[in-house]
Amino acid sequence: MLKILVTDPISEQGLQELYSSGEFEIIEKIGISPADLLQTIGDFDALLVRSQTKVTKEVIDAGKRLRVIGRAGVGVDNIDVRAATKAGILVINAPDGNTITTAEFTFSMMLALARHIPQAHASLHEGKWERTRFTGVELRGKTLGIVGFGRIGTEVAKRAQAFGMQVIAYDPFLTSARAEKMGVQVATLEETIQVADFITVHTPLTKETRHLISDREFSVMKRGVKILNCARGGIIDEAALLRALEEGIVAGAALDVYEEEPAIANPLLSYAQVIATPHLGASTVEAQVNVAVDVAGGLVKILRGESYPHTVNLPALTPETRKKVEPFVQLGEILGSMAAQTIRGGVQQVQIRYEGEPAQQPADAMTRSILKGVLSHFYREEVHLISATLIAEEMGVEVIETKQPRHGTYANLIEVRLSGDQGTVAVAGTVVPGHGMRIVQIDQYSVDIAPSEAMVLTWHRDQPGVIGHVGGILGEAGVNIASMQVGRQEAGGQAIMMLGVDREVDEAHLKKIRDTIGMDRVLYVELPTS
Ligand SMILES: NC(=O)c1ccc[n+]([C@@H]2O[C@H](COP(=O)([O-])OP(=O)(O)OC[C@H]3O[C@@H](n4cnc5c(N)ncnc54)[C@H](O)[C@@H]3O)[C@@H](O)[C@H]2O)c1
Ligand SMILES: O=C(O)CC[C@@H](O)C(=O)O
Repeated sequence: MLKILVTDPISEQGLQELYSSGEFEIIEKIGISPADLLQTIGDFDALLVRSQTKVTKEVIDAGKRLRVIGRAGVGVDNIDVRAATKAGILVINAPDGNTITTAEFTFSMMLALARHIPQAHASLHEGKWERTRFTGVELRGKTLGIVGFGRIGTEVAKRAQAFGMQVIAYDPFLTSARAEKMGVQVATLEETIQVADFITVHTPLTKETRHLISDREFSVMKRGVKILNCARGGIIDEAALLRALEEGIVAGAALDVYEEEPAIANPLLSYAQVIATPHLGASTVEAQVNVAVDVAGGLVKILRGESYPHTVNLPALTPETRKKVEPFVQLGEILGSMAAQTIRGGVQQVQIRYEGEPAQQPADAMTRSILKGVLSHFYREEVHLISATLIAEEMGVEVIETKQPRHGTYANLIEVRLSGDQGTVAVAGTVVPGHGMRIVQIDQYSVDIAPSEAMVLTWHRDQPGVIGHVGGILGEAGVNIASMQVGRQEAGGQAIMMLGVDREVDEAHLKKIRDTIGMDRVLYVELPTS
C-alpha cells in the first residue's frame, strides 16, 4: 500500500479525501523535527505539508520512495523545488483556495491601519481611555495603490471600490482593457506610489520584486502614506521602511510577512505605527479547508497516475522525444529569457516561430521552455516546464506558435517575439551540430554569438571608439570579455553589441557604459545556460 506522510496541520476535510479513498496508509506526524523527518521520509511515497515543514534537499535526498509532495497553499518557498525536480519528484500546490481569505485579511489590516485599532485595543487593555490619540481617517475618497494585480490584488481592488476608494494599479501584465473593465486606473510603479494614500503589495517574491519598494520609492510617496505587505517578506525593503517611518514619510505600516520568519526580533515591531501579524493571511477555516481538499485530491490523483492541474515542476517527456527536442528546449529557454530581459514593460503576447528541424518535433516541451524563460522574469514563484503554459494562461498571455519548413540560412531556427504595452522584441537562435547554440538575431540586427551565462548588451550609434571604450570600462571593472559580436544595419547607423562576460558587471560600471557618447541603452542579462 502506498504511504502518505502528513507533517503540518491540515484541515480534517482534506485528510478525509485521503482516508476515504481507502487506497493509502496515512501517517500523521504533525510538527515532526527536521532530524526525525530525515529518519522517517524514506518509507513514504507522498508528503503533505503546509508552510511549517521545510522540505530541504536533504529531506528530498532521503526520500528514496518519494513520488509527490503536496503543499496545502500557494507558495512553495518551504520546498526545494529544484531538488525535487532533479529527483523526479512532482510538487503540487493549491493556488486558488486562499485568495479571498488573503484579500479579506489585507482589507482588515487596511481598516485597522486607518483607525489604529490594534494600538487602541492595547491602550485600553493597559487601563487607559485615550479617545483623541487614536483619531483615524476614512477610506472613502482615498486612493489605494495596488502593486501586483493578480488573484489577490484583484480581490482587494473590488473591496476597496465598495468602500468608495479610487484604485490605481501597477502590474506588467495588467492590460488597459482589463483595468477599464475593473474600473481601475493602470499606471507605472512610480505613478502608482506617488498618488496613493494607501499602498498594498501583492506580487510574488522574485529577483525582480525583492526590495521593489525601497528608499527611492519611499522618497516619491506622499508624506503620511500608509503601506501594507500581506504577500511575501522582502518585497518591501524593511531597512528602507524603518528609515521612511523615522522620516515621517510613512505614517503607518501593516505587515503580515517578513524578510525573516519567524520575525520575533524584527526592529519594525518596536514602532507604534507598525501593526503586525505572524503570517496569518491564509489562516481561515474556509481557506484551510479549500487548500487541503484541493491538494489532498491532487495527491490521490497523482498516486493513481491521473493528472492534476496545479503541478509546480517536472517536464513530462518520453526519453525518445526528450533526446530529439532537448537541444531546442535548452535554446528556447535562453531565447525566452533574453527576450524577457530585453523588452521594455510587460508581455501580453508570445509569438514563437519554429523553422526546420524543431518544426518537425512536437512543440509542447519547447514552447513550455520558452515560456519558462519569459515568465521567470515576471511570475511570483519559480516557473517550471510543467506549469509554464498554465501560468501563461492565468496571466492572460497569448501564445502563438507557427511552424515552417526550412527555407532560410539555418537548418533549424527558433524565433521568439514578445509584444507588450511598451513595444516588441524578437530574438532568434539556432543549434549548430558540434558547435552548440548561437543567437543569430535581435530585432533587426543579424548577429552570431554563443549565449553565455552573463552578457552585456548595448544599443548605440556605430562610430569609432565605442567598442574600445566599453572594453576599457569592463577592464577597469575587472570583468573579462569572453566573446563579442556587433550587429549593424549600415555604417554610422544604429548598432547592437553583445558581449559574453565572465562575471556580473556592477551597476556603477554599467552606468559608466551608459554615459558613453552615442550610447542609447545598456543591459546586463543573465541567461540560464547550465
Ligand atoms: N500572507 C499570506 O498568508 C499569503 C496567502 C496567500 C498568498 N500570499 C502571497 O500573495 C502574493 C500574491 O498571490 P496571488 O495568488 O495574488 O498571486 P498571482 O500570481 O495571482 O498574482 C501576482 C501578480 O504579481 C504580478 N507581478 C509579478 N511581477 C511583478 C512586478 N515586478 N511588479 C508588479 N507586479 C508584478 C504578476 O503579474 C501577477 O499578476 C504571493 O506572493 C503569494 O505568495 C500570501
Ligand atoms: O498559512 C500558510 O500555510 C501560508 C499560506 C500562504 O503564504 C501561501 O503561500 O499560500
